[in-house]
Amino acid sequence: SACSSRSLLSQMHPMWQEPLAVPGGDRQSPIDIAVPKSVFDPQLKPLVTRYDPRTCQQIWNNGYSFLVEYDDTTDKSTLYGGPLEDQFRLCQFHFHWGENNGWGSEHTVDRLLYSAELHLVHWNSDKYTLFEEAVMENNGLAVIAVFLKVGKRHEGLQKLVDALPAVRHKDSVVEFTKFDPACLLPENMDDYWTYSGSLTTPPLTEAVTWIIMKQPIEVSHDQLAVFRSLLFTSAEEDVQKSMVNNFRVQQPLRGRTVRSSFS
Ligand SMILES: NS(=O)(=O)c1ccc(NC(=O)CN2C(=O)C=CC2=O)cc1
Ligand SMILES: [Zn+2]
Repeated sequence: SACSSRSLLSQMHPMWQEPLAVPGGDRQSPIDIAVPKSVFDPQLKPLVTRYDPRTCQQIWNNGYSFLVEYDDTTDKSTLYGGPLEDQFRLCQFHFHWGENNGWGSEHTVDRLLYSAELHLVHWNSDKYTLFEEAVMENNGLAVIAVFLKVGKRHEGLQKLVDALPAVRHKDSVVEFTKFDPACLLPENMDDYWTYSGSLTTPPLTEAVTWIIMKQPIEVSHDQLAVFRSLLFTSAEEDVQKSMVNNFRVQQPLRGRTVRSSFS
């Protein structure tokens, strides 16, 4: 099954040494979304995203992924509604992908692996003043996850793809402006799953309300191939390692319920 290939993979490409124990450790991410076990919640509200492309600032290769970073010093790019009680500010988005189109997503749907997964990272600006504060708090963060499947070329993504060669190495940064992340959202914004989880890279804090969109977006094979041309390693290192398989192994559900906004 895909699960076994993933565990095989993690032996082949340990993304990073997984810490043995994580604080609490009973709400870790990512997970498989077992659709038959998810619970329809009619009280879940529509998601409201208001993103201002003028808050887009730069792309940064942080050695795990590439982050498109937004100015989060004001409430110009926000998310509220859905399972959320407060308003959240967009601070960055990034992706996780595989070495081929057969796998790459962090979450799976009834064990189905997607080729990549987009994460739009927001923090609770009603309760906290900085991301660094919210990242340590229960439900301080909200991450929208969108699955990527290989198909037709994504016109909106191309501007980002064209900028990636400028951040090939770890720690490189390039100015990147006027990008509207709404172009990466699926048409159907009504159907999503939601559960309480964690960051999937260090510090792995259990601060995240996950909102996983049911409808994937399509990107072309060639666009994903450019993601794989990035490097985990900095320009100084003599062994260059291509940035692929930057997803975390799946974590136990520990009795959590995944709710759906649709029946
Ligand atoms: N993959 S995920 O769960 O969406 C995930 C999302 C976010 C982070 N970490 C950060 O954002 C780290 N970070 C800070 O603490 C301040 C700026 C910054 O980038 C890690 C993982
Ligand atoms: Zn992520």
